[in-house]
Order: sequence, then structure tokens, then C-alpha cells
Amino acid sequence: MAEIERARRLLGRVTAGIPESANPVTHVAEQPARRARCVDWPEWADADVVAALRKCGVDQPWAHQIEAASLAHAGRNVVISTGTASGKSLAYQLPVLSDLVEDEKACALYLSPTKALGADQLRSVSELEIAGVRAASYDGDTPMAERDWVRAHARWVFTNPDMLHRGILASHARWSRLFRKLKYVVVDECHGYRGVFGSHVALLLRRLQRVARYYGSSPVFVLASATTASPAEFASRLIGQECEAVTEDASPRGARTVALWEPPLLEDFSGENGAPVRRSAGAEAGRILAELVVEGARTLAFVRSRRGAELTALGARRILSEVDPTLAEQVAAYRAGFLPEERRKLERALLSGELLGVATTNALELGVDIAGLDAVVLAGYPGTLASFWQQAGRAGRSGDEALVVFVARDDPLDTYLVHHPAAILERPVETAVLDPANPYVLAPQLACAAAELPLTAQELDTFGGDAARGVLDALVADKVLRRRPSGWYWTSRDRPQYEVDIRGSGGDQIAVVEADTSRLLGTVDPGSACATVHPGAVYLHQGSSYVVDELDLEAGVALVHAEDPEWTTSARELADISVLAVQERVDYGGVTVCLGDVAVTSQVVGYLRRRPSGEILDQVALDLPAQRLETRAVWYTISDELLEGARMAAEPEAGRAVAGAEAQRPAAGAEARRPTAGRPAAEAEAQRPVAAGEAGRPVAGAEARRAVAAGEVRAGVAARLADGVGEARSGEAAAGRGGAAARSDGALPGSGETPAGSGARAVEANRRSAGIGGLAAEDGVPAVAAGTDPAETGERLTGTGERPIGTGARSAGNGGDPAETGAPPVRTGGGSGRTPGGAGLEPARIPGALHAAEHAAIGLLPLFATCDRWDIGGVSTALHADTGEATVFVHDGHPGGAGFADRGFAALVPWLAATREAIVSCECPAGCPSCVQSPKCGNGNDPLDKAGAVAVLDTVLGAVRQHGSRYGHVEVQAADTAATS
Ligand SMILES: Nc1ncnc2c1ncn2[C@@H]1O[C@H](COP(=O)(O)OP(=O)(O)OP(=O)(O)O)[C@@H](O)[C@H]1O
Repeated sequence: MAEIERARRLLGRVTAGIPESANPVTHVAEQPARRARCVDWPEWADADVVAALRKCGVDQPWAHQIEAASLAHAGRNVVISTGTASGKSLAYQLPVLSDLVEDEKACALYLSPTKALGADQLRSVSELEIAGVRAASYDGDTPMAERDWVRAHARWVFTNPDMLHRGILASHARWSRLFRKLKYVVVDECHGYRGVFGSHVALLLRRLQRVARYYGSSPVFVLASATTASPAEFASRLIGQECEAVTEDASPRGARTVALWEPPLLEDFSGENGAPVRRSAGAEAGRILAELVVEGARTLAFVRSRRGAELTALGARRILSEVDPTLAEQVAAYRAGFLPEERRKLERALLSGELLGVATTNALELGVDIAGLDAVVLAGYPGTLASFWQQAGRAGRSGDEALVVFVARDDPLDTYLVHHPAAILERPVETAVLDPANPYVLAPQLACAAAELPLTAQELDTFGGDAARGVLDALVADKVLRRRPSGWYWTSRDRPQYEVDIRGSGGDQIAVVEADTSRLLGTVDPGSACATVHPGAVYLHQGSSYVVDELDLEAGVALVHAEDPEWTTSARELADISVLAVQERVDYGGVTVCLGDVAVTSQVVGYLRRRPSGEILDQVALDLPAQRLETRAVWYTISDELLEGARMAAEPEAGRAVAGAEAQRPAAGAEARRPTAGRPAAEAEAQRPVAAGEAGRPVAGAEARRAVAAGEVRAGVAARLADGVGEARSGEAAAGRGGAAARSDGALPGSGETPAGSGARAVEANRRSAGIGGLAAEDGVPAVAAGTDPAETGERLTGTGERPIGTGARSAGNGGDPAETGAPPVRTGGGSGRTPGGAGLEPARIPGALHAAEHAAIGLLPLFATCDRWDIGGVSTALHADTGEATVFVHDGHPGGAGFADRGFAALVPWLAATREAIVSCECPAGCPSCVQSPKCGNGNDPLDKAGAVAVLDTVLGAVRQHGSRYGHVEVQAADTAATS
């Protein structure tokens, strides 16, 4: 009981003085303590290894450790997927070290997503001092002289996927000693291999296996993962072989109290278009951190960006210095670029109580032996439940209950989570999404594979079968490979690995160079360069701030100078989308849901400068070229009949958008089925899939605007309301995901090819260009792009309601523009005469309703696909030329897609239901960042119709539910079954 009192006391302390009416805590949950389940050391384990582990403090192993270790020892691929600090390292150390001792020629590889984690793991193996093992690292930091030694002598090589790709597989003959006797491959933190990076790693591991086979070995894979859903399935997909899973965590855990926290609305600020805004999660976390430090609680606060971490620590110190200056000394920010020794020092200081509070980015999430803290504060959802529990899991000592506070940021996903505790506390951790069949990933990977060893027809099944065959044909047509009877051969003397960056797929990299010193700070992929390193952009690199002077896309360089201005920048982008091919299409009586390939043309048209207070300084127009991205999208269309229905719309209650039940209620009336006059009848056209290159492309942005102005298209229907990807990508978010920032393989923007073709050409292009992008990624340390996410840095939008910069691309208002009036127009009237399940929206509201529904859907997709909202974009339009109907698209931000849109299609119903819930449960009157406003909206969040969005979503969900039993969408697609940590 004393335990619970302690956590409750801590929570009481952080809420002290807040009136009950303004209590930010939306939910409190208690998680009980768990006892350890220990077992004996297995007989097969080497006695010296056991003795060494004992000496390092592991007296008796936990059951899950030995279960996994024994499977590996028996030659079975295994993934251990258990909670934070559950001793996963021992599960692979025991079999690997035992076998290395038993067979003095045997070798092993260890792969980690970051250099820092690899260094930590090497240190812990070296500390065991097992004779003859010769463990060594081989990464971007390994001096040239040492590399020869590692190749010649090391038996356990600690490296990362980037070095495996460029440094080991590319010159495998020099590593023949290792490959001949390669007994184990350890893949640590494998849940991080998702999206495009994960797809590359999956193919890289297949390349590794074929090279090992060539030298006569067939290594066993041991994978370690945070708790994830379906770990066996995911690991099998990652390595391309059967893999067993160990998931029952037998390590001890202290009890925890988890509090969900929604920061209060600010009274003296309003946001864009007059929307209410909340206190930033970072500022709130600083205050909570200070209160906990006063209580003597050892606390780690996770903040999403480096700048945010610094501001949070600063905020806490400022509060503490007023109470007791010595307490302020006990709070630190985790600085980027900590060396392993500094991290150890920090761990020790925090564990001993010398330091009481540390504000950190997720850099401290991996490879840190910090557990048993008194409290953890999470400022913002870290993107995945796996990360959430990884961070939360740092709290909790046996015998003493710890506190976890999750502070919501002002966005739809976080808001949804604090109001739906089950989505955090009871939901299984999501499966990591990867798609090794993406042609943009397959093409460069197959080129690398062929360059390593000629590819034979028998091997193609491991590379995706038919998908690989199609890509190989394109590579042959482009003369990248040559087809001979015995297989496919690489044609050049150059090695493709140097130009293929496995951390992304966006063409040749843009180098970010400090003009004064010519120092290369990092690289950004060309797809997001206009948004992140446009002239005037504030660019963060390793915690330091720079301002971009010049962006030369042709030369591939952004020149910057060191400067830490009083503002941050966020780009604004317009986009247009066309359907290239429809892979899946399901009709639900007036609502159609599709999955397919699209081309997104986007243009950064300007940027906003904001002070940390949220005040918008100004908007600066930019004249940058449009970019083209071919990718995957999920979209739904709604017929006019359903959208407009009859003349009765949802009536918003004060402070709430309520259209749900009302919009669902069927009402009779032939009136409702009347076709809308004046709207182009494109139904027949829209019923068939649109193939690549066909006529019927959408009206391009400028063209649409002209058409609207000229009255050629009905007012309001031609504007595309777009939310481009990555325009204000947070540097930390990019880095945290393993680095979308450093890319060099992939599509040629603007090639207009089908994915396979352009993927093939990408390789060709990459072969010609020197891959600057490799520099950042070789280290396993991705470059950091501008930290401009206002939600992360504590900035707030102060609304001016101004028009987007230099565009005019919005719905042509006809007096009914809801954003102009501040509130959606409300129709009243009898319940008769509307289309069953129809939205009851008048035409002028439709663009704003679709736009708002699209924003919220982008915000909520990360709940179902393991992506960040910056990985995806969207476009909504009241009339799309390719579909002939009102359409909302949500698309992947990577060439060829990363599986996110596919996941949205598969989880359509729960995704859109959660989207609706997020909007409805937001207390704002007409839309705010917590529900339908987007931080990256190219249209200045205008028009947005919150009540209309609910009506749209109800219409879609109603139609799917009514007609869906014949299809697959009614089922919640949750194969996710694993428990959280
Ligand atoms: N059986 C055991 N008994 C006691 N302590 C153990 C045992 N196994 C591991 N440990 C200790 O637990 C701590 C965490 O171990 P380890 O870093 O391997 O966990 P992990 O699951 O890899 O953590 P993370 O979640 O950070 O990846 C280490 O200090 C380790 O020495």
C-alpha cells in the first residue's frame, strides 16, 4: 500500500494547486508489480560464459531468456519480444558466446540500428572478458587501420545495416573468413526496421544470407524486439525465413501508475483562424519535471525534439531556481552527440540521485541501462506503442510504485489517446509495417545483390517472386543488369552499394553545407528539401541551429550559416494528386474505397516564421519548383447524393461537433436521390479503374484556380486541399525513425514512369551520381532536418486567419465558407427528405468538411500504421477528375510507398472510426490543432468544417457498415495480440 501512496503522492504533487474544474488528468491506471520467474542455467551453456555473466550480476537467468537462448542454440531462428530492460541481451549473448568458445573458428555478426547502441552492446560483451572471442566494432567510426584487423581477426563483428550494405557485402570476398563460419546473426531492436528503411533491411538480410550460403554457412538469426504484435510474423518477414517468438516476459517489474494528461487551453492566445490552443506539451512537461524534482523523484522526461528537450529542461530549471537553486543544478538536458562514457556518467548520476531530472529525446530510449526510475514523463506520443512502453518502462522499481505521465500534444492523435485510455493501456502493440516488394526498394536492392553475386532464377522467390521478376526486366531494359542464361549480371565496374542509401528512397541527396567552413552538416532527401532547407529555413543539426541562405536544387546543395534566431519556420505546401492505377476498389453504395498508385505533385509556396510563444511573425513567399512523387494512397469517394443528401445537416451543439447519430439515421425521401444539378456526371468514368497515363488527369492546381475564377467549375469544387508530406518535418522525428533525412536511392522525381520503371532508372541515376547521401547514413547516424514542428518545440499558432501565401488555391467561397464565418452553417428543418445515411451538407460546406476529415485522418493513421504523421500526406477535393466524385486521399510520403496507405486500407473502419471520435471528443467549437487543424496545411487550415467532417465520416462509415459485410472492411483488422510490457 505504501507503494501506491508514493505514486499517488507524486501525482498529487504535480496536480497541486490546479482547480478540479481544470484538472488536466483525464485518466489514471494502476499496473501491478510482477515477480521474476527464474530458471537454471542450461546444460549446453559454456561454464566460463555462465561464470562471467554471474560475475556481472546475473545470478540466475529469467525463463524467457533461456527459452530464446535454447532455441537459438538448437539452430532455430528466434525473436525475443519482451519489455524494457527485460534482459534481452543475455538471450543472444549466451548462445553466441557459448558457440564461439566451443568452436574457435565460429563467427557472429551483430546489427543495431544505431552506432551508439552497437557500441553499448560491444562494451557489455567485452566486459565479460571471454577468452578468444575477439569482439570488435565495424562502423563509420572504426579507423581504417583497425578495419583490416577486424576483417582478419574479429569473431564477433558489431556493425549496423549501413555498414553491412556498403562495407561488408559490397566487398564480401575480403570477409570470406567471417562468412565461411558465420554461425549467428543478431538483429537488435528489430522493431525499428519499418517503413522504407525496414524494407531495405529486409532485402539486405536476404543478400546477407545468399552471400553466406555462397561461402558455405547458414547462420541462425536471433532478433531482439520491444514488445510488438505478431513478432514471429514480423521477424519472419524481415529475415525471409521462419522465425519463432518468445514473448512471455519473466523479468520482475515494479508497479506503475499511468496518468494521461491534457494540457489546458491558453487563455491569452488563439491559433490559426482564431482556434483555441493548448499549453505546449514540452512546457507542461517542464513544469511536471520541476514538481517531481522537488519531491526528490528521479525522473526522465521524453520530449520529441532536441530543441524541445532543451526547452523543457530550461523550463524546469527556471521554476526550480525560484524554489531552491541547488535543485535547478540537478536537472539536465540530454545533449545530442553524447559519447558512450558520457551516457554512462549520466546513467550513474541519475541512478544515484545525483541528478534528479533529465529531459531527453528518444536518443536515450535505446541502449541505455536506465531502469527503476521514480517517474517518467512523456511529452507527446512517441509515434508507436512500442516506443511508448519502451520509454514508460524506464520507470518502476520492485517494491516502489513509479509514476508515468503521458502529456498530450495539441494534435488529433494525442488528444484521442488521452480521451481513449484503452487505446494506450489495453491495445496490443502495433505490428511494424514493411514492404520488401516496393519496386523502389527492390530495384536498387536487386542491383546490389546482382553486383555481389550473379542472381539466379532459383533465388528470385526469396526476393519476392513475380515482383522481383518485373523489376529485373526493367533493370535489364535500362541496361543496369544483363540477362544471361545463368542469371542476371551487374554490368558496371562501379559498386552500386555506394549510391544506394538504405535509409530512404528519394533520389540524389541535397547536401547541407555550412558556407563559411564548407563543412557538410548532413543531407536531406530531395523530396523534402524544398520544405526543410528552403531559403530562410531554420535547420537544426545536432542541437545547433542554422539558417539556410540558398538552396540550389540542381547542384544538390543547401548553403547555411550558424544562427539561432528567435523563431522557427514551417513550410507551406500545395499539392495535387492523380490516380495512376487502382489495385483495390470496394463499392459501398455511394461510397467507394480504393488503394492504388498515385502521383502527387507538390510545391512549397512559402513559410511561416513563429516565435516560441506561438506568435506568427510573418509569412514569406517562396518561388520553388513543383516536385512529383509516385507513391501509394488509400482514398474514399462519396457520391453527391450521399454528401448533400437532403436539406438537413448536423446541428453542432455548443462546443461540440455532433453529426454522428443524426447523420446515420436513415430518412426516406425520393427528394434526396435527386442528382445534383450542375455537377459533371462522371459516374461511369469513376466506376472503372484508372490506368497509368490515361486521360482524365485532374485539373492541375493553377488550371483549377483559373477554372474556378472563370466560373467554369462550380464554385468550391475544383480546389484541392492538400497536406504535403514532410514540409515541416521535425528533425528529431526524422532522426528518431532511423533517418528519413539521408537518402540517395529511389525515384527520380518527375520521371513520370510507372514505379518499376522509375525504380530501375533510379538505380541508373544513382550509379551516375556520387552519393553524398552515404556520408550521413554510413555512420548509422542520420542527418537532422529542420526542427520546425510547432507542436514539438512549444510554439503555437497565433491565428491571423490570413490566406495561404501566394496561392489563392482554396475553395472559391460563395459566402458560405465556414472558415470565414468561424462556424459551420447549420441547416435546420424536418427530418424528411434526406438521403439515407447522407451527410446533409450543402455544397459550400463540402470542401471544408472533406479537408477537415482528411486532416484528422492523417493525424490518426499513425495509430494503425507504424508511421509518423510526417510520413504521410493527403489531398481532399470536392470533385476529383480521376474519380469524378468528392474524394479524400491519404498517401505515403515515400516513392513507391512504405506500406502505410496499405495499412490504412486494411484498417479502414477502425481508422476512420477513431478519426471521427477524435473530432467529436474535442471540445473546441469549430476546429483546432487537437482535431482538424494540421501543422503542415498548405492552405492555412482554411476552409475547415469540423461538424461537416463528422458528417462525412459518418456517411462513409455508415455506408461501409451497411454494405460492408460482403467485403472485408467491417472487421477490425487487428492481428495484434501481444501484450504490452
Ligand atoms: N536474469 C537477470 N537477473 C538480473 N539482472 C539481469 C538479468 N538479465 C539481465 N539483467 C540486467 O538487466 C539489465 C537490462 O538488461 P538488457 O539491457 O539486456 O535488457 P534489454 O531487454 O535489452 O533492455 P532494453 O529494453 O533497453 O533493450 C542489465 O543491467 C542486465 O545486466
